[in-house]
Amino acid sequence: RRKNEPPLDKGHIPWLGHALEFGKDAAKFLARMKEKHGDIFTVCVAGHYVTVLLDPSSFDGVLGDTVSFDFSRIRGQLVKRIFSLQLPNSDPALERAWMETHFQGVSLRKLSSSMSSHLYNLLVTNRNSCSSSMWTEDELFGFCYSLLFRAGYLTLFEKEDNAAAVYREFRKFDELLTKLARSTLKREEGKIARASQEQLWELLSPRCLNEDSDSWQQSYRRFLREQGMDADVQNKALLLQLWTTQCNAGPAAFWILGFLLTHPEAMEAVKLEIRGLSTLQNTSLQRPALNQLEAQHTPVFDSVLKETLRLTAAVMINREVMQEKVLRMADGREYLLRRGDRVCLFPFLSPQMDPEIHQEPQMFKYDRFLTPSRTLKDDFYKDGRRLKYYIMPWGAGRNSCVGREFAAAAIRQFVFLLLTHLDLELCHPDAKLPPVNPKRYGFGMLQPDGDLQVRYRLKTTRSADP
Ligand code: HEM
Ligand SMILES: CCCCC[C@H](O)/C=C/[C@@H]1[C@@H](C/C=C\CCCC(=O)O)[C@@H]2C[C@H]1OO2
Repeated sequence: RRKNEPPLDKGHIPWLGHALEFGKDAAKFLARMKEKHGDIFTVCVAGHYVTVLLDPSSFDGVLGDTVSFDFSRIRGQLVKRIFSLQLPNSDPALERAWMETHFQGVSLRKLSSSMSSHLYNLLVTNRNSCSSSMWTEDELFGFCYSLLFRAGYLTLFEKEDNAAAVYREFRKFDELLTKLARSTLKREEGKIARASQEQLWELLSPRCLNEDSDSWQQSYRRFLREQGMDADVQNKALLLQLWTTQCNAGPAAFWILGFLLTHPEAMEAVKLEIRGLSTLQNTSLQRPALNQLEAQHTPVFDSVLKETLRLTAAVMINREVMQEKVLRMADGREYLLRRGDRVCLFPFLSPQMDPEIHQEPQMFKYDRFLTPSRTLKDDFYKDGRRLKYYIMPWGAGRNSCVGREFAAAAIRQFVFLLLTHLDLELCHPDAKLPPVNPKRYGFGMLQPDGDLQVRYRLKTTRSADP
């Protein structure tokens, strides 16, 4: 080590270093390293030297310096590995700008309104048969993922007749995605992943999608064409965007409902808030007008969403060190980072699960982000410093989630519609939430290992009283 470099932990296996432990359960491994070395250390993982930074007060030293820390090569490698996609001459800034305009302002309002109609149709109208007043048993994760996926797909891709087929294929692909990213697929799994990828390219191709619609998907395809990308690259890029836009909302909806069902006082508080919403009350079993719902303050639900994301959003922010760099920490310590190494922020461990920031961090407390006067609580501290980053479910900096308003609105719409129009309960009143699948740390929203059995039926009364 040179002077002032972070403590180094190479592990015992040459080149691989800690790759196996990291892939098995990154949160457990990094918590062990934090215990041993503190809030900054360097580990060897599959040939890379990765400096892990776990002090949120120091994150801006990395996120704010886009010259010394870059994501494009790491992103490019991952995209190639997972989606077999190489974007020739692509301009990430231009693509980011395109995404931003399509997820804000008028576009955002149109998308959100379309999402709301699709959610209503899938959740309420399509169940409006005689048998729908009977209880249906289901697995909550599958139910939420399928619903949010199909509504999201119909909103962005506007293809009615293959949504269910795309969802089935997507789930197969998503199951194998972490192994694709780490190149650890067994031979049989490799075949399944490639077959499902090809099937999805076909389902998303102009042959199967509506060519003359004015959908988000068509507009994105036009953007790629103008960048000089051929039809094959366009199909592959669409699968990447299908995953990016659909992989998080369903799992997030699952965790919210799972926490509400297993924490009756939280469920009661959300239902009480819904009962107070004039739009939902007045419209009885009609679909509530989205813009009216959007305008309403729902501090309890907002706190429940934040608390859920604190416990289950686990993205990793990886950057390549482009030039030798001295990283200055918030408390004045300085560390030398080598060119070619990587830096990794893992906000799930800190700030999100840091006991100095959030008391009893393993517990779901629905009002953690509420002040006594029911406004958003946003003052959280570590080492006496108020934190800018007290949770980071949407990432941060110039790669952060462009769809966050759309996602939060869709999840709120889904939960409110469901609690207003359906009776939903656990099949086994004492059931616990399943544990998380530890292999998914680093890939956005966590997914459960197992599921939660629930039953639901359409409400029979005329008043949509949750
Ligand atoms: C709970 C739901 C969601 C969560 C927690 C979430 C989180 C994230 C995170 C952490 C990133 C990457 C940040 C980084 O690399 O540093 C991201 C990127 C992105 N998200 Fe989301 N997301 C969600 C839902 C959505 C939805 C519904 C959409 C669109 C329909 C969307 C669109 C995108 C896009 C396009 C990017 C790529 C941005 C870029 O590469 O510059 N997200 N999201
Ligand atoms: C998998 C590479 C494509 C990145 C596309 C986009 O920029 C990010 C989308 C995130 C994605 C985050 C998950 C994995 C990134 C791996 C980071 C690493 O360096 O290991 C997922 C969809 C969006 O939120 O969660």
